[in-house]
Amino acid sequence: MTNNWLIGSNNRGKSRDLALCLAYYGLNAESYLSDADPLEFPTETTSSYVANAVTKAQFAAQKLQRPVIADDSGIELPALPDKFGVTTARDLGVQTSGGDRNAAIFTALAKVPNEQRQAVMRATLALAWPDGRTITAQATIAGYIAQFQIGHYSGGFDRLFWLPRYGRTLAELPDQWRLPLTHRGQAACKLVTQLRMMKG
Ligand SMILES: O=c1[nH]c(=O)c2ncn([C@@H]3O[C@H](COP(=O)(O)OP(=O)(O)OP(=O)(O)O)[C@@H](O)[C@H]3O)c2[nH]1
Repeated sequence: MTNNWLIGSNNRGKSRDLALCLAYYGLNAESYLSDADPLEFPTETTSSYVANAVTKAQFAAQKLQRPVIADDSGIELPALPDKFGVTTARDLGVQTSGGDRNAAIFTALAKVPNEQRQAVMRATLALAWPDGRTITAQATIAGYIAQFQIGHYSGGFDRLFWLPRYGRTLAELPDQWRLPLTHRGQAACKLVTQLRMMKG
């Protein structure tokens, strides 16, 4: 496939992870920041991952005049239905760094019984072309919030996101296991499949 896909995100950790996920399915993409000044993306909605991802992708595709893939993602905790989800970044504080974001999740769950520590991570990807055409893909991964952070293969929420089937956190799984399992990896698979179907 062509090499001209750009990732439209100001979050470097997310951009790295998304590039790995897309590469796993054969699509080479790089952060738009490797060749452009940071963009100020439009303010996100509080209700729709799809609308947020589409807005970011279309905005960047227009500005950069290149096809752009954007991601809106979040963590959903059924025990705390009014927190996180589509407003994860804002609930955690955009300026909060990775380790502190994870600490904030532990704090939020401090009074929740162990058997209610279920969690879902959701990723929505949008690929927009400069002429306005756009496709989207969404996927989730279900697991539990661990009692402590562990694992070094990846960072962020992966270090606290525990998968009962594997008895490990996502960050304890090497990329060849982790990428096809994660919300972002599965969404990347769906997006690349759609793209291949469009190209015949
Ligand atoms: O370690 C993580 N693994 C994940 O899978 C994940 N999904 C969501 N998050 C958190 O939620 C915000 C998303 O917000 P978000 O999608 O609006 O992106 P963002 O604002 O960071 O960057 P941009 O892409 O909009 O420029 C991020 O900042 C993170 O704090 C994640 N953290």
